[in-house]
Amino acid sequence: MTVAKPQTVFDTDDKARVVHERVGLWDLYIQETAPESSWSWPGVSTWRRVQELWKNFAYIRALFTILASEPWEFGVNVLLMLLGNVGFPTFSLWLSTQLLEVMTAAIDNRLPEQKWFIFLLVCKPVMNVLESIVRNIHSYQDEAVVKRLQRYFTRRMITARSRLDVPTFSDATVAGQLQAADGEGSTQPHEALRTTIYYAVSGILSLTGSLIVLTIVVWNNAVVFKLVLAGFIPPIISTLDTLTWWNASSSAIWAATCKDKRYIKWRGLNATVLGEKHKQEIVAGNLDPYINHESDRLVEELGNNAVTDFNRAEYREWAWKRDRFSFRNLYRGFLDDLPKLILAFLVVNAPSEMPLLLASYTVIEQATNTVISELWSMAGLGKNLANSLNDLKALFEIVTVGNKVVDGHVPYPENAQDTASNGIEIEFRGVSFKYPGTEVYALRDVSFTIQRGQLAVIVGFNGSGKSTILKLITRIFDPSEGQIFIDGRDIKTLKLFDLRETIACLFQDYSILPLSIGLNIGLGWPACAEDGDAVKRAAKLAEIDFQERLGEGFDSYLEHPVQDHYANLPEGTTTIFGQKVDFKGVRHRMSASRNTSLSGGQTQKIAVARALMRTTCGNDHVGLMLFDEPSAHMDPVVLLIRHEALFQTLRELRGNKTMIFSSHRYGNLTRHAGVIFYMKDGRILERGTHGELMAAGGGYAEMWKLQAAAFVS
Ligand SMILES: Nc1ncnc2c1ncn2[C@@H]1O[C@H](COP(=O)(O)OP(=O)(O)OP(=O)(O)O)[C@@H](O)[C@H]1O
Repeated sequence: MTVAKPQTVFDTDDKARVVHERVGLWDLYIQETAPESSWSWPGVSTWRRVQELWKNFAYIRALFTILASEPWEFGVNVLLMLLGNVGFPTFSLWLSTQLLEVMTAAIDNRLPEQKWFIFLLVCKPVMNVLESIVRNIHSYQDEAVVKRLQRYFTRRMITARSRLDVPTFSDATVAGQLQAADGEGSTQPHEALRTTIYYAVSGILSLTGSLIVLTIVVWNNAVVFKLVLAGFIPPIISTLDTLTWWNASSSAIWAATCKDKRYIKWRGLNATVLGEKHKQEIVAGNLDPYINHESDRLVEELGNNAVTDFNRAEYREWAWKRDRFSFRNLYRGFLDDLPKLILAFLVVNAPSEMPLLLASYTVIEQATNTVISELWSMAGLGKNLANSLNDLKALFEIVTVGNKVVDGHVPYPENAQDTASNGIEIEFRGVSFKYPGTEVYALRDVSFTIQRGQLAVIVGFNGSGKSTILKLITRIFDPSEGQIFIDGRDIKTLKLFDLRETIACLFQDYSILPLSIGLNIGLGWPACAEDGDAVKRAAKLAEIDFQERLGEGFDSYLEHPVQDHYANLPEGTTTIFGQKVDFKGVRHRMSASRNTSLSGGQTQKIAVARALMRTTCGNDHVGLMLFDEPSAHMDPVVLLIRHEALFQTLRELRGNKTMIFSSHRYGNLTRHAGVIFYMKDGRILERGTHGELMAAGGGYAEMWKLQAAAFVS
């Protein structure tokens, strides 16, 4: 018996449910979540969608609760919108009907009332002017509402992003959800939804208004009635037709992949030249000719496919185009001309009515145009509403996405003072680990115990798994197999925040945050982040001596999150806002870099200072110090000196706390170690003290001798 796959699984190999299409270089897989017949009665699919929207109504309500938290601003906003979009246009249409009546009277040789006629002649243009004034005020006032929403949701996205752990953040599904919550390009989902709802409300009202006005016009005139009907048939047919398929694309699950090596390479070249990040490599490595030559070749080969990144926006565009070119659209052109044909028919059949018919036609055209555009935009709105509501849902739900590293519930430690004074015990029991998305074990069946207060040093080749051990202790990731115990308790049961508060850690792949240098250090212990003296102390311990040379000392930024912009500066300008601008001639919309440059070693000192900040300010909490040797960017001799100095500082600071040092060096550090683990290919091959391992004469002893010999020579 075969077991049916759950509906929630999206399996690109499931040919029964998933359609595969080739779009340029991309493989697109689509699965309709609610498969619909190719044709359904007008409105049926719309009704289904309305039901679905109703289920998600909570998100719309949440959005409007936020809007209504400033009742005055919101009230005025809605009022102006209704006046501009509904009030004035409907009134203007009514004035047109009154003009029509005046004309009908004139045709019948009845004299129109003079004052009324003059009033109509003046009022019509005045209304148009007023309408545009109100619309302008609305667009100005609307900006404040837009910004308020934006403020709220930007803040929410910070929460959403900051709370996600590493494996969850890099998960493709969560990345997609974040992308949806961010919105494509310029329009964020909350804004898209708000405007869609505004359009829908004003659409319904102005449609009702136009219909009422038209009913008044046709009430007493059968010929005009036929004309009105003729004017309405095309938009109604088109709209009903649209309503039968508009939701097809929005209800699909889809995925697109591109395996074309040329395209991937071309995108890689694009990313390489984007921003400053790789500029040094490009310049120093003379990569410019290669990049340009390869780009030319690839663009030539790829043609327009070179610019098709099949993201969510592209998918929407593609789905829209697919629908647009359906055969149903073909007869719409014919429908557009139908009213004129019927007018001709009516005139030929009743020539005496011709003046009235012609006059009515103008008014009816004005009314039907409103109705057509409202119906059309409402048909489209359904689709927009569905799309932006889905995105808004993603935006609201992103803060509830479950992290892959699940929080524990047991407070830790029981006795903070004891932990800070005597350290933490760590035990790995049969731990194996594969990084998400990889099939190779970074750690295999690793077991060890590090006693409280012990200094453990992990040595081994590149890629042997040293850093991975530290990442598992901090629960950046959880083991794929096996268990880790902290002071005898399963690490997964401990509260994550508590656990991490007891650990001072310097990762090898640290990063400098786009914040001031001082804050980068201070955030080692967030409670003291703004404490200038504490920051200076940590900086001094990390031998930072370059702050005076930076423009703004510890307030300088390595990667300034806000760049200055300028345009049309006169030729010869060399600095602006205190920053150098390097250009000749007039440039537009440029950005002056406010970044500060530091050497690799200097940058590392900031990361070291951050870790030391945690050890100094958080001394009463920290029981474990993890140091992943920051070796990159330094020449070996400087590294050795720095390494010894850092080690000395750490030994002084640590007191009796447990310390784990991951290193490539075999020297003073390993000589002092309580236990050394010698690793290769994700396994611990040897363990013991320096004396024991030297006596054993294995891999460790060999490497130690090699390094000693290299250093002496
Ligand atoms: N984020 C990651 N995703 C996938 N694989 C990873 C990731 N980080 C490390 N690896 C792989 O896991 C293995 C162990 O890496 P790890 O960084 O623990 O080694 P290491 O001993 O610290 O190396 P080094 O001495 O170069 O710092 C390596 O094969 C590495 O390629």
